[in-house]
Amino acid sequence: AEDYQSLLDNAEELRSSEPERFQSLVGELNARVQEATPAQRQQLRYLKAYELGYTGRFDLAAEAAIELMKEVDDPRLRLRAGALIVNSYAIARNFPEGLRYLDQTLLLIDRVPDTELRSHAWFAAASLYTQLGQHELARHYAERVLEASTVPRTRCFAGLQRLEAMLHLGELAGNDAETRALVDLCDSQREVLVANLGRTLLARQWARKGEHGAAIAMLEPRLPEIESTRYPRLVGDAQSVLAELNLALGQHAQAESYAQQAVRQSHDIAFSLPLVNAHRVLYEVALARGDSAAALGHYRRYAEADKAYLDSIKAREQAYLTIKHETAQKNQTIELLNNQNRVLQLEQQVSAKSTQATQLLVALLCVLLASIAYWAVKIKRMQVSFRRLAETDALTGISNRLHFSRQAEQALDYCRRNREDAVLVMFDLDEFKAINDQHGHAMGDWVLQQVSAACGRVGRKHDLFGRLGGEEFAFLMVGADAKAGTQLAQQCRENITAIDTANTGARFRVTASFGVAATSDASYDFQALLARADEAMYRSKREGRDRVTVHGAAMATPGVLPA
Ligand SMILES: Nc1nc2c(ncn2[C@@H]2O[C@H](COP(=O)(O)OP(=O)(O)OP(=O)(O)O)[C@@H](O)[C@H]2O)c(=O)[nH]1
Repeated sequence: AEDYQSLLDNAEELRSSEPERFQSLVGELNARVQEATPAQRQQLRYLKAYELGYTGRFDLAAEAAIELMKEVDDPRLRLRAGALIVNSYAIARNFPEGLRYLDQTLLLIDRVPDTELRSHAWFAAASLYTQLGQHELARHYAERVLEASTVPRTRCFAGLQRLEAMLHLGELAGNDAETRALVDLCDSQREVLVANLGRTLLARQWARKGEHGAAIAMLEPRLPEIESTRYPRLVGDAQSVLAELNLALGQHAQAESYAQQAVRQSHDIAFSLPLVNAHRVLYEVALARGDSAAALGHYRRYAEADKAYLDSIKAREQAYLTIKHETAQKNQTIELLNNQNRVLQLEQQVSAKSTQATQLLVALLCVLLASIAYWAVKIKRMQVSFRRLAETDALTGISNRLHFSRQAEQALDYCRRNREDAVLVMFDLDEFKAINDQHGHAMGDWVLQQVSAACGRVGRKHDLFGRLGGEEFAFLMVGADAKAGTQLAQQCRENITAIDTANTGARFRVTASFGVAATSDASYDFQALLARADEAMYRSKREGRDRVTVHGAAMATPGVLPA
């Protein structure tokens, strides 16, 4: 048994040149379908659809090819199916569907690199446009096939399409070289139908040149072959051309006979050009015979056929324009919808972007505010710590001279305005130089810290306490008189003498001499108050140290409060 694929190839090869052999091959392939691979089954389906078309069942052929096109992925087989659909609809004159599938089929061309397969689609386009009377387009696609295809059979079909399109466009001139070449080519391919359609074209060209006899001699012997094709268009065309040729030669009987055969042949087709020509020949013959009644009858039928033919051309033109218009409208609607979609998408993008931008702005502002707040706090803290640094004595941590003086001046100002008493207590450590000298400067520093801690505990909450410099300290008490100042001085003095130096490894006594000056005794001027306290303090020194002396009245008398 022959290999399944070679059977398929064989069927492909013979599908139009040997229809009967082709049909029997398809039957055999069908019977052995279990042997087929899925791809081979699809190819068989294509051939079966093709066979339906070949046997005149174009609607069934189109249906089968549409099913195949839906189910198949391979673009090459889809293209062949598409071309078959278009061809079938072209012949069945279902132009809207034909154009619809033509669009789909031409779209596949880019995915099919094989130029022969592409030619299938272009060929189908040329066929459809021929049927639609769009001869410019038909010629265009036929020429694309001729540029692309090297297959003789394909070139035979496309060559006929091109020449027929040119005939309709009035461009088929007297030069018959191309037509003759076409007839030879189609003969060599045993394409009887196309070769003879080419011969009727050739006969027309020769008639135009006045070579009527030669045209008859060329075409007449082919008639049995032509009639054996049973293809009405070819048979009617050949008979009507022979009728016209005989009429031109004055052979009326022959002309009439061919014309009558052509009319019978074209009976089913109300609007064909051969029918129009045949009626015209019958009319001319009757006229020449002087049979005016018959002539009138033939003329009426000629006029009707001619009108029907022209109407059919107009109707085709109208149908084509309507379909094109509808397609354009559909495309416009689709385009409009696409544009609306695009606008909507852009709007969404824009609003998303602006939301993003707003969020970004808010985020930026937050960061900005946060950093401003951070720096404000930091700067404030730095200011505070700088001020504290500027105001405090580094060794003891209490107010330094400058800060103490400023605060004391403000406090005294307040007291002056409110007629309140204030008292300044000043003290200086005794023999401090000796402590430094005997125990070292570090021990001196330790003593200063101990003294400041011992006296810091003494004052009231609002009393000012500061280190004036060296081993000299001072208090300012607001709302207090000399007596309160003296009590504070005594308390401070006792705390100093209580400082225990045993832990330092050295044993020595720390004492201080105090001077007290009250505003009741002097003015509210800080410097003056300071000078008087200083004076009293030196008196404490002179009188033996480690004691408190009040300036003023007490100083005139023995104003010394002994320790
Ligand atoms: N360790 C230490 N010594 C200081 C500091 N400031 C001043 N002194 C010392 O304190 C000493 C003060 O000595 P003097 O002014 O002679 O007075 P004094 O020895 O206390 O004698 P009298 O005041 O008369 O009892 C000096 O030797 C200064 O160097 C300080 O911050 N640390």
